[in-house]
Formats: sequence, C-alpha cells, structure tokens
Amino acid sequence: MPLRVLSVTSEAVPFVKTGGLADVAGALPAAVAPHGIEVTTLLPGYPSVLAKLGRKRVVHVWESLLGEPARLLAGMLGDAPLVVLDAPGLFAREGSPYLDPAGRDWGDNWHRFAALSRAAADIASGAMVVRGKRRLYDVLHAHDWQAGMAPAYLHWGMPPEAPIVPSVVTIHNMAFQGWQGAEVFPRLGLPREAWSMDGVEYHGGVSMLKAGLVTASAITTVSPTYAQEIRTAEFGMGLEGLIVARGRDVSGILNGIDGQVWNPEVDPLLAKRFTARALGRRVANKRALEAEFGLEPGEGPRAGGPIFVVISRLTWQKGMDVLLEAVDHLVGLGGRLALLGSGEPEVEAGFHAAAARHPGRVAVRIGYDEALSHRMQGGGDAILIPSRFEPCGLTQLYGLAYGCVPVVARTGGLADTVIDANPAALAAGVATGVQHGAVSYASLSAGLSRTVALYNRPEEWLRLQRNAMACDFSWGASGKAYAELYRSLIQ
Ligand SMILES: Nc1ncnc2c1ncn2[C@@H]1O[C@H](COP(=O)(O)OP(=O)(O)O[C@H]2O[C@H](CO)[C@@H](O)[C@H](O)[C@H]2O)[C@@H](O)[C@H]1O
Repeated sequence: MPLRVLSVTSEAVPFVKTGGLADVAGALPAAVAPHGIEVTTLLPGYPSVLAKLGRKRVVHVWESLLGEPARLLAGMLGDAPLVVLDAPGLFAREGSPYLDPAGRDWGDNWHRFAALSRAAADIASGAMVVRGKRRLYDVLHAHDWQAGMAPAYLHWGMPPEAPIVPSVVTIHNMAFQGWQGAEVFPRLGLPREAWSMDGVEYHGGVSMLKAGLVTASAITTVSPTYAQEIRTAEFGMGLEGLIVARGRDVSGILNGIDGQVWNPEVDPLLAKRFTARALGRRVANKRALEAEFGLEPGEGPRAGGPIFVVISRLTWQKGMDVLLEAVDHLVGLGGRLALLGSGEPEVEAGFHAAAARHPGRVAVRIGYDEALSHRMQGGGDAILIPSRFEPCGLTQLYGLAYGCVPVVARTGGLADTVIDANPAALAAGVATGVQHGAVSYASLSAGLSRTVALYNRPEEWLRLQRNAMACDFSWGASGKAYAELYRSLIQ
C-alpha cells in the first residue's frame, strides 16, 4: 500500500495560482508518486476552485469548523486525489485568494487559514470515511503560513485517542508569517499551553508560520542555500533563532519544473519550437516578441541587441526597485527590456515611466499572463532575476530550459541553480548564466555589462545557452528527496 500524505496548501496549479507555491504544490503529487507515495491535496474552496472541480461529491461535513459550517468535497488533481474545503463564509470571495478588491489582506485571513489548518489536522487524523473505513494519513505536509497551524493542531488540538501523525512544514517564503494580534488566540480553539514563547506566541501576537515551525516533525525549504540563509538575521525575518534551534530537522530540497509544460521542443505556445541543437530557430520567437512588445526590430540574428525579460511579482523581494535604477544603464549598453508582472503600484508606475523614456527599447505589460510568459522565455535572450532573497525561484529554471540565459543575484536557490560565467567556468565550458552580488545599483549594473559583453561574443553565448538547456531540473531528484523525508518520519 502506498504511503499516504496530506498536502495542505492555499494554492495549486491548475486550480488557483498567484505564485511559485502553486507550481510546486501542483507538481508534488506526480513528483513523489513514482516512489510509492500517494499525495492528497487539500485546497480552500475559492469560487475558481469550486468551478473547476465539477461534480461535487461531499466526503465530510463540519457543523462548526472554528465557528463556520463547512464541508469537504472530493476531486482529482491530475491522477492524484484532491479534497476541497467548501466553507462559503470563509472562501466564497471572487478575485485574489488573499486580498480584498482594494488590494488589502482580508481582515479575517487568520480565521480562513486557521480553519483550513484545523480541517487538515482533522482529515489527517481520520475524519474522512472512505468505503466505510476511516481514512488515515501517514504524514501531513503543510506549505507556508497558510497551512502553518495544521501541525500545531495535530500537536495541541487532538483528543488523546487520536492517532499520532508526523508533519512537515515547507517554507516557500519566510517573509510571510501570518501574524495576528493576541485577541485571535482564544478563537483558535487551542489549549492555553499553546500560548507561550515555545508555542504560537510571537511578539505579543500569534504567528501561524512559527506555530508550524515549532510543532512540525521536520522543516524544509526550497533550496539548500536558503536553508542555510534563514539561520541568519539577514534572511530569517526574526525566526532565525528558531531555525537554528531546530537545525537538525531543517533541510533544503530544490523545486523541480514540469517538463511537460516547460519544454521548448514541444511547447505549443511558441511561434517556433526549438532544441539546443537547433537554436537558430529561436530567432523567430525573438522577432515575434519584438512585435508583441513593440520593441525596435533588428535585422539579422543579433541586430537590435539582447532582449532582457522579466516575469515577476513586482515587489521588494524581487529587487525590482533596483532594476528600475539600472534600466538606463541597460539601454545604454544596447540592451532592450520586456517586462511582465504586477505588484507594488509605485514600481509599476516606475516601469511605465521607463518605457515612456525609452520607446522601442523598454516595454511593459502589467498583469498576469501564463502564455505570454512562455513566449518571453522562448524569445528573450536573458531573464533578469535581481532578487534580494529567493527561496528557490522557478523562472531561472524555465529560463535555463529555454536557453533564455538567467542573470541572477547570488542568493538562495538562484545561487544553487545557475553556474556563473566567471573565467574558471568559461574555461571549463560549464557556465549556464550570470550571477551578480547582493542587489545594488553597482552589482546589478556590473552583471548587466558582463552579460552584454558575453552576448557580443556569439560563440561563447551559444555555449552558455546550450549548457543551460542541458541542465536537468525536472522533479526526479527532488521527488525522491521528499519521498525519503516522508519515510524517515514514520519509522
Ligand atoms: N505576471 C506574470 N505572468 C505570468 N506568470 C507569472 C507572472 N509573475 C510570476 N509568474 C509565474 O509565477 C511563478 C513565480 O514563481 P517564483 O518561484 O519565481 O516566485 P514566488 O516568489 O512566487 O514563489 C515563492 O515560492 C516558490 C516556490 O517554492 C519559490 O521558488 C520562490 O523562491 C518563492 O519566493 C513562476 O511560475 C512565474 O513564471
């Protein structure tokens, strides 16, 4: 019989996505299935999720889940089981899973995701009856703060006769911790003993991420370097002491990418498909991208200069304010920029202003567009990721697969997945991209200059692209690593 894991997440492809968490949570079931693990995913019943679910089969009912009526609906995520928490009082809201129409966090997010976590603990401990038998899970896997309370409920909130279910918390982003004032504690349904420095209390309130980190059997994050970085004050966001204290239980497992979706040889979204051996075909995608973004076209394969692309949330984490400072330098080098993203209004406005300053050289699309992101990876020359911190990062992995050379800050998963084109790596013929130091105008500008110099040496650039495309960041090794972790917890 396969090992049963309940994966608890606030988003998962193909049902709902705002960022990389959705890609990873959506891919996890298929990544571990070859290793004898059956992952059931638990998602909140946002309207978009319920609409995609189709026929609604009720598999459990709560009269009161932290005060709200709720039911559990069954479905499928690919070939794996899915359960959806239908609690209209908490989740029947259109738009972003986390934000109200004005772009502010919903005021009851703590309640919404504590309820998701409470449901997860109940399900993992056998609340669901399948074919007359209680369905038990071997491991609960909680993603980010939205599921962080689930291990805490397993630890403090179960009746004595409940089975013991080990748990994993995966940190996809330490910057979001789900903090709320102390007044919510009595409404969480936890015993008083949970309110302590070694419990859910954090700076006089409740931290949902901390609650999970304190109580989970194991903690993972999404790259080995980030797993080290979060032990320090610079990256730990206040929780570094806890990470150090739990050091033996903390590990980093790199995210993988879905080779069915991200493969330029078969990608139906590209103007022209290509391979590492037939990179000449890639030019058609570059021309299409120029036309789509209104960038000055060039004649011949290298005319017009390199196109740098950005596909990103436009936030402080992603270093987009620094990129704004460096845009003039990028254009001065002969480069062009095509940006797709949305986020902080002042950053969006800054890029609009840069596009107005450099017509034909800088172009901006504010919004979210999955298909366009494929065309940009397939037609851009280099993808810029100047993050201040990056737990793993997925767009550099897509860039590698598409020969869109990653130009990245040397941090977190970016440091772990891109080989900098320094003299040693070039001499050895192993470079796959460009890394620059901690994000500042000076280091990013130097990285851009080095990239354009490489681009202007066509043979070296071709080598970079081919090396990049030869990298294997599919889920193989990481799926095995998660499977081994789950097994280690039930021994
Ligand atoms: N405007 C847009 N249009 C279309 N697609 C867009 C887009 N903006 C972003 N995307 C897509 O959203 C995803 C973003 O994933 P990332 O891993 O790069 O960052 P994110 O910070 O969201 O994730 C967090 O979780 C993931 C998963 O663990 C970690 O890799 C990461 O470091 C961490 O910050 C990618 O699939 C990207 O292509």
